[in-house]
Amino acid sequence: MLRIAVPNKGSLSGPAAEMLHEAGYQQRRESKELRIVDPENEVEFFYLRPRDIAIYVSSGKLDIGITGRDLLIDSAAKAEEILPLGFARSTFRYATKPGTANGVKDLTGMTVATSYEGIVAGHLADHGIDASVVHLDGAVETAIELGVAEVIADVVETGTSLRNAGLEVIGEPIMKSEAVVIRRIGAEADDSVESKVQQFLRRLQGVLVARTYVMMDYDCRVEQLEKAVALTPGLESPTVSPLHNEGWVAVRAMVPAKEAQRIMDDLYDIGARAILTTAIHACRL
Ligand SMILES: Nc1ncnc2c1ncn2[C@@H]1O[C@H](COP(=O)(O)OP(=O)(O)OP(=O)(O)O)[C@@H](O)[C@H]1O
Ligand SMILES: O=P(O)(O)OC[C@H]1O[C@H](OP(=O)(O)OP(=O)(O)O)[C@H](O)[C@@H]1O
Ligand SMILES: [Mg+2]
Repeated sequence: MLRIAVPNKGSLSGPAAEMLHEAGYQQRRESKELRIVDPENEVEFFYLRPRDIAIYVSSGKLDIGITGRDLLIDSAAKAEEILPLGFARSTFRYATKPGTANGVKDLTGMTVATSYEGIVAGHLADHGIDASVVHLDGAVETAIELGVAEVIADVVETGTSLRNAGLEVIGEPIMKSEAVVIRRIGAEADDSVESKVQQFLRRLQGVLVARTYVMMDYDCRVEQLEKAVALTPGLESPTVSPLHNEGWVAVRAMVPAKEAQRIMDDLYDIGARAILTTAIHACRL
């Protein structure tokens, strides 16, 4: 039975459960359930605080987990990222009232409020800056107004929270984060666990591909085939089938969903017709 840590609350928990569901795993029915067994897939899910997940995984009690890259780094736990998941994307940044500082070099002697002390202390040390760090559990944007700190370091997605507090980002982002699958560093390769981990990763990769690609079908004249295939090279190579009408072929290839409309226009311009896209629901590459 593969033992997997899943976020129980916060920004990571909904999208993580949705992705696991799309990958064919049973998920809990109500938010108070602490663990569930999915016997068909031989997996047990433990619903834990996102911040604690790297600690459980690094201890070896759980095989893998889903958490944020920022939380993994902040924890300094002996666990490593093995698959980025593309949701809960954010940057981690310093912010101040306008006119306080322009970058990390100006922070000497100041107090920085954050929920991510590990990341901030490491970043200040890397830049040789002697500043104090005060830990707050959340809503750190208010710390400056209330005089607890001159600077904050926090997760920024849209920037709305900063704007609402009258703050602006300073300097370069400290890091970029997103949800990731993590595993203990140096986990010894027990064959049965290893093959289950690989199967789990293939399933999630299948969801990522199904979310980012669409299947495109079209007909084109044989003379235009090379140009058309250059527009839709597919992942391996497109499928080309003869049509009953001589001189025409049908082409099928996966294309990035974001580029689908532009590719359809370009195909139309070189004479392709009956151009269709269909959603991919599941996939193994
Ligand atoms: N607004 C956001 N957009 C994207 N990711 C976010 C956002 N806020 C937090 N995260 C990510 O969520 C993870 C933190 O999860 P955690 O549950 O501790 O905080 P939270 O999502 O802010 O929830 P809570 O409501 O408990 O504060 C981190 O990986 C962080 O980067
Ligand atoms: O740039 P934005 O789109 O505004 O998102 C960033 C905000 O979202 C999170 O806060 P959350 O609402 O989870 O509250 P918290 O500070 O108590 O964690 C994070 O800590 C920032 O405050
Ligand atoms: Mg939060």
